[in-house]
Amino acid sequence: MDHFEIRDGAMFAEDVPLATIAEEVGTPVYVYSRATLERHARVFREALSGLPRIHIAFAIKANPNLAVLRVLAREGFGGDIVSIGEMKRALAAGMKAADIVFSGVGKTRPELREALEAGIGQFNIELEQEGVAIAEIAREMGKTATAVLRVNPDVDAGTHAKISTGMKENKFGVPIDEAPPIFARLAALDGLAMRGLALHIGSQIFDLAPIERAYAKVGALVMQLRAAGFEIDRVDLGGGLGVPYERDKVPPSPAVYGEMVARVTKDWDVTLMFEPGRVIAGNAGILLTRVIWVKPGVLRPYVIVDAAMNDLARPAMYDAWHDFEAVRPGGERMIANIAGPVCESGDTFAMGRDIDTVQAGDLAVFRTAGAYGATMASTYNSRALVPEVMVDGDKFAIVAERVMPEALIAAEHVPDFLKD
Ligand SMILES: Cc1ncc(COP(=O)(O)O)c(C=O)c1O
Ligand SMILES: N[C@@H](CCCC[NH3+])C(=O)O
Repeated sequence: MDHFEIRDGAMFAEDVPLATIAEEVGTPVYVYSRATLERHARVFREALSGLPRIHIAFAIKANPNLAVLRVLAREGFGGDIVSIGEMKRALAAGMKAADIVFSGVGKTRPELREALEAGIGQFNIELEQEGVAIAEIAREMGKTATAVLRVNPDVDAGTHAKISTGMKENKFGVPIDEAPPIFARLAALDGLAMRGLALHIGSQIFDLAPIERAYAKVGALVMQLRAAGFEIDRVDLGGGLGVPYERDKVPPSPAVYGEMVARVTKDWDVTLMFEPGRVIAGNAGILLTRVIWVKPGVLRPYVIVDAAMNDLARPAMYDAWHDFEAVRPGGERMIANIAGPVCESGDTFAMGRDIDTVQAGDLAVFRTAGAYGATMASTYNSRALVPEVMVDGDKFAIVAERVMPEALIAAEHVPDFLKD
């Protein structure tokens, strides 16, 4: 459920008409619902309430907007970061350093140092050399880094190849079979406190069976490491739960996921950590756009909207589906292609889609755009960077400004040797 609904013939975000936002902020613009974010955070936490000890770290890559992170910090969420930029955002939004976990396969030494300086709670080590580097830097700083080893369980998550992360050919984690000796070598290093394991097998997952298989493999490894004398007090189970981009394709609910986790982990006796991204933010946002033209096409018309692949990259990158709906639906339907203004044939949101009939000038939305939307935006074709708005009841605020071409040009320089 979200808070983007038709009332008296036109779509609202909570109690704000989308037409008002379009008028005041312009289009394209992302619109987030605070109430939806809070609801998702609470539903997720509630789904895990049967577990003895948990920590939830929002996957900041899904939506790093400061206002979004602030909402989640107030809900008690920490953050899962993959860069120092994300760490700065998490801290700026009020997340505690101790509640931050640092994932990612290419953390640089300066980044590791900065994260240690900030006192982040946990490093998720993705390869042995990284663990050695963390230990070295921590020793130089007179600190001990708390860490877990990310394992690659070699399980096919059954999702899009580009967002699958837990198969042996993927770049993430150490192969699970090689984990025990690597863990032992890292645990022997001064400066590093090896406390457990982590995994994350992919994103937009609809089938819990592969997740369960992967968790079971990690559970066996927990027991094996304990038997070898290591103290294991936490396992980071990652994120990955899918969201319904298409109304009739419904993923497992957080509650069903929570039941599975409780069943698989009942004997682990650890703090369980979670890194949800999409399931929290996806349906808390829409991309509001205006139809520029309805262009007659050879087979069917092209609805050309003012949002493009640079604003919402998912359809171009993964052939992803985002529902498209008129803000003021008239009841008529049309079959059309939907495309943006960017000069690439790939700047197409949908082909041959059954949609509300729209005309030039009409407002429309792409739904389920709150995760991996604005954060993946670019300024390709020298388009402005798309702005973001958050709605709270009958109020709304611009939470990220539209970055105009003038500002982008001002950040570039023509060197002296070209000035004559
Ligand atoms: C390590 C890690 N944790 C968490 C996530 C969040 O995933 P999702 O948005 O699917 O919940 C990702 C992205 O897939 C990730 O790479
Ligand atoms: N960007 C991807 C998800 C990547 C997940 C990151 N590990 C998407 O939009 O679906």
